[in-house]
Amino acid sequence: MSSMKEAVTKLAAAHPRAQGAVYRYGTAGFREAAEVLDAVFVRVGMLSWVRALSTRANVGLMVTASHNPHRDNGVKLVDPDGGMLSQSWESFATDLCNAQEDKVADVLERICNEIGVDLAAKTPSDIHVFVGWDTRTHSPRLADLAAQGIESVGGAAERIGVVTTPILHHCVRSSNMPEEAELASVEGYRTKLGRAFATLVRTAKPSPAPQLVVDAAFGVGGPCFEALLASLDNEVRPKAEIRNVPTGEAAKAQEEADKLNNGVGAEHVQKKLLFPEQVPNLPDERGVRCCSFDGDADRIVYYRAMGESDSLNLFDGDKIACLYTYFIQMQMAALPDALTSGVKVGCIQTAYANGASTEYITKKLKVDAPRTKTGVKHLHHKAVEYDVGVYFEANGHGTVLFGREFISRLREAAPGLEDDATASAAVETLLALEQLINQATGDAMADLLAVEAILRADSMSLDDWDGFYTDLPSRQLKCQVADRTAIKTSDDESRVLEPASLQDAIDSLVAQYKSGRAFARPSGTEDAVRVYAEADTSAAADELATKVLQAVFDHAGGVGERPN
Ligand SMILES: CC(=O)N[C@H]1[C@@H](OP(=O)(O)O)O[C@H](CO)[C@@H](O)[C@@H]1O
Ligand SMILES: [Mg+2]
Repeated sequence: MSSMKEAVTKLAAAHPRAQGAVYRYGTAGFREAAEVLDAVFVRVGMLSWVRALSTRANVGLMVTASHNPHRDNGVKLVDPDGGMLSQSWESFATDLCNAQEDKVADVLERICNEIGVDLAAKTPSDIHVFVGWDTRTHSPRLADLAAQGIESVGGAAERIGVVTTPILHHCVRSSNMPEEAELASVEGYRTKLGRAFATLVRTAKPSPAPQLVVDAAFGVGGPCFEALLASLDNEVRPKAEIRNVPTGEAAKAQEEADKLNNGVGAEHVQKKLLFPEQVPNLPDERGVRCCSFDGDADRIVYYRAMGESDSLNLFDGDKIACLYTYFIQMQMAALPDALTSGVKVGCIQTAYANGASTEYITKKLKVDAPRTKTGVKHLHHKAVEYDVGVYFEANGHGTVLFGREFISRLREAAPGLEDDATASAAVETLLALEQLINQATGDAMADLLAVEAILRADSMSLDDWDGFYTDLPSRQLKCQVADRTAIKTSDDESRVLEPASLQDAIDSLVAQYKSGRAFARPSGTEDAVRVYAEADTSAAADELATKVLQAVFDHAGGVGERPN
């Protein structure tokens, strides 16, 4: 047996799979209770190095379970372009993680043979796997297991420490681009965002920065955003106060771990339509703009408390997407035809997008709004078909991808536009947006700065932004069933194909509600079936959602108490 094979087998045996566990590659990678993940981490560590070798480039591995409770952890694998692991590799990851301990080396060999990688060949010295982790108490240990997996197959792990998921994506992407390689670090990330943000703010009419309260969900976004804010020039720094930040003190570790994503964070606000703890402090902060990150800071939603009843006025991912699309279209309109001819702008959504947002994008802005399956990997793949591809999930996960060709066109045209101040400013703005908005993945911190910069540049108030359109009332619920994988949906997830009786039930419920729309799909990140419903009033949306949830429970083997 070769020494590498021996090392792999030894490591796999030292960190066996949990008894009875079947690991599934979900919407964003593996995600389970932290204590059953040891085997997954050593194995995905190995696989990440094979991916690096097969692409001859740096890749990344992030330890996080994002918006899940603290008991869970997970892994997100990042490809050389900064995107999520190619879907064609997901089955390799699944096979490797579910292999018997003494078969791990064989499965790895089979994968290597299939893709033409020779693990025994001389190790290239210039590539590595970036490993980052969030603030969960078990994350450093799992990151270490991943690094051991990488090293067991002769690979190099570059530990970048406690970072948000988007910082890790940034490092991977930049490190593989010669012109950006010097920015492939946490400091480089801050430098890049700081520069672009300052450019955008300086082109705006001077106005005092509005008060902003940030809920960091007791996740990794707290310390990372504090550091980013501190690195910005005084002159442009947003007046942001960050709350729900873990202190990092050992004595408070458990207490703060319990608070992670618990009654705080983007998921709580967007799904439950409730304010998080501490944000805003009412009644003093009535009307103040607030935003929430999720646990690994790749999502953001804005909101404020409105009126005497302090109701929640939400600016979700759809509204952020509309703000971006509106602002980009405005810059496009200021460019000479030669620069925009043939340029395609699109705004990609999922079935969770509020119907009113889709109508605003297609009818008001006259921009394409195709829909894909849930999960940013699907949105991302569609967005690259456009020269400017805005994509967002309603939950606040999204970004804007600028095509290389369009950016080169803008860069080349810039010097010749000096006599046309409007066009020149629009080019500068678009180029700065491309630098600020994460080109690899949704990024709460980058999106916060981009939203703030756009609102300032366009002298827009929250009322103006809110007035783009009024959300159709909607409600999201979830329940557990015996086997959620038994539920099969159509490609865009808007219809259940199996069990057929469930879709029949949903159809007949939807027909009873004005402007009704509803669908159910198995979650890829939680052991739950999710239900979404829209109708003409909040009460009707709530009722429709509940009835559809009951239908799921009845037709798909609900467990526990029937929802009512
Ligand atoms: C309705 C919803 O918000 N679903 C989320 C959630 O996926 P599910 O497959 O629905 O659990 O987590 C994903 C990863 O963070 C995110 O991409 C997606 O939008
Ligand atoms: Mg997340």
